[in-house]
Amino acid sequence: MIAAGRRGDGVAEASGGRGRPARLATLRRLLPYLRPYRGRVALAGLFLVLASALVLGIGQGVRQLVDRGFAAGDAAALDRTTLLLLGVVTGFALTSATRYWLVSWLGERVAGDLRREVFDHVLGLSPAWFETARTGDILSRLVADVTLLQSLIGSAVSLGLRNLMTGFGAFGMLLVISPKLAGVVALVLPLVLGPMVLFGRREKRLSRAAQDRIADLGDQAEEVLAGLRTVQAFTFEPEARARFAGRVERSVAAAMRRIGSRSLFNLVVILLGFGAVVFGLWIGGRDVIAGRMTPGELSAFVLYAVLLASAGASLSEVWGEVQRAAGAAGRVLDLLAVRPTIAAPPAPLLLPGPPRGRIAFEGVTFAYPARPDLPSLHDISFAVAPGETVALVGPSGAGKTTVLELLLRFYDPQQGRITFDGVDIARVDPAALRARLGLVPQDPVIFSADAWENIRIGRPGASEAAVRAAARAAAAEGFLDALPQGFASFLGAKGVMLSGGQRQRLAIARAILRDPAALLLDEATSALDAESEQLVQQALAVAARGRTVLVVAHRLATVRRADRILVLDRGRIVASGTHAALVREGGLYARLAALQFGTGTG
Ligand SMILES: Nc1ncnc2c1ncn2[C@@H]1O[C@H](COP(=O)(O)OP(=O)(O)OP(=O)(O)O)[C@@H](O)[C@H]1O
Repeated sequence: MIAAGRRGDGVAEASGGRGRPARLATLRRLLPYLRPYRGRVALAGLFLVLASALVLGIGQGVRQLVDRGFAAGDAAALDRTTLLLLGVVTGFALTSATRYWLVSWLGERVAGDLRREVFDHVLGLSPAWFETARTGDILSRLVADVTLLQSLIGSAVSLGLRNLMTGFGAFGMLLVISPKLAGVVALVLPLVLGPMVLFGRREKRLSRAAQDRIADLGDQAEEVLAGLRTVQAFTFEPEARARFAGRVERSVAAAMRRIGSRSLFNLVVILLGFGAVVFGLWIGGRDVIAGRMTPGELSAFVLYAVLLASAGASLSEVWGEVQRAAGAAGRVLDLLAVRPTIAAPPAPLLLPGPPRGRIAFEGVTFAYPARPDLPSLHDISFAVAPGETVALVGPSGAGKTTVLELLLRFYDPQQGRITFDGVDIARVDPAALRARLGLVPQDPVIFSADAWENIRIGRPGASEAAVRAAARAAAAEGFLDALPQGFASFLGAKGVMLSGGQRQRLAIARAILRDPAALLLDEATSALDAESEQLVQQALAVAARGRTVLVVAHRLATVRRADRILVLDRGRIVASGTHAALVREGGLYARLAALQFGTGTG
């Protein structure tokens, strides 16, 4: 368990290292994701080569067109070479478009596969891991990092390869046309590209800073909007506005820095880029005048030089993208490498059938991974017979919820063992164990779906009649039917449309639909009005029929109905018995009962 926490930490650390230069070798770990699409990868490679060859062919076409057509004044030759050039251009367009389609397809496909795999994987990780992992971090890996990988596979790699090919090809062509001019280009090119690359990096850094500021803005706004009622209730608006305004100014300032740099970048690019072309034309023009070169060769030359320069520029850009993608790949793959600590053993035992709902804790000691030196449960032992209702009672923080969490096997105890229907739960598949348990949590989660779907979480695929019967048993049918579209009403994000008591009854309906051998109830601490309270109690009484119930009790009605009460204090069982007996005994329970239930007499 504790190791699980550390493992989680390791991943969180890895995500903290965003600025660290990523190891490119990480990208190799992505290859398995391309393997299923080998055929398309090969096809994309083929079209990549074809497109590069054809773009180089355009230069040759231009050369023919100028020399045979224009310069020679031969109209027929002009027609012919124009047609030829058109053919080459069409071929280039077709192959480029096909290549684009193929690689983008690969990018999307692989990104989709990765997203699904990451999500599937994360759902299987144990709660201990989530204690140290931040949800925002997981989401950013799922969305932002995978998007980087998508653009790597879907564009950067092919852009890089294409530019490498056209770059080398163009330089080869330059050498063929005029070794002297090619030499000049080789000298001038770094002078042009160097400053462009430097500026580009600076620009990227500034633009990332500006985006971070915008993200800050979003975070700030989201927090304030989510807590709008609190903000308004405390008339905190002026303060919230001022804080937001401060962030806005910072984001504008960051954007201004980027704009300044971008303007300078444009100046440099245009000046150096076009300047170099003019320079090349001037030198080449002198060669043409001196008869050392044909006008067509000069045209082709300029075209190849521009191709070479743009290949160089985009290679530097692609390089940055590849590095960022390597970082993203590391973060995504690290997440996939986290092994769930709560998993089915290699040879899981089967729970005996039919389900009985017998529960036993045997000498269980447990500390949460976040606080390994402070056990929440000390040497707890108790047994619950099939059909029995046992209430857990104790002061806040006594460890009542923890008992339920261990039984659900969200965590494994450090000492002792827990059995269900006589089998150690650490030796069965957690899914098989949980299939026999129905949980009604303290603060039930309502998903943004309609009532049908929300209750069917208890048993996916259950018929409408079964859902309705469960709702009826949980005293939820009435209020659900009274909603505008009845059971088909959308319950709103997190169930904001329902009252606390209604949410609980819906959660009870879910548990009833599941028809588990044992029901685990974590009673809400918040007070319900008398009518809700009575309806919830009635629903619980129905739900408890014929099953084992382990209930964290906060209400008098619940403890009275329980066959037995276990009194927990600071992680230990300090007393057990019926409500009447425990009250008679005096001690912690009598005090608690007096305080909590407003009764000291039973
Ligand atoms: N995830 C966690 N990490 C570390 N400590 C935890 C965690 N969850 C609970 N604890 C601690 O374990 C102890 C028992 O908590 P538990 O939630 O079981 O108490 P409880 O009896 O259910 O309390 P309440 O009635 O207030 O819900 C408390 O001291 C609590 O602070």
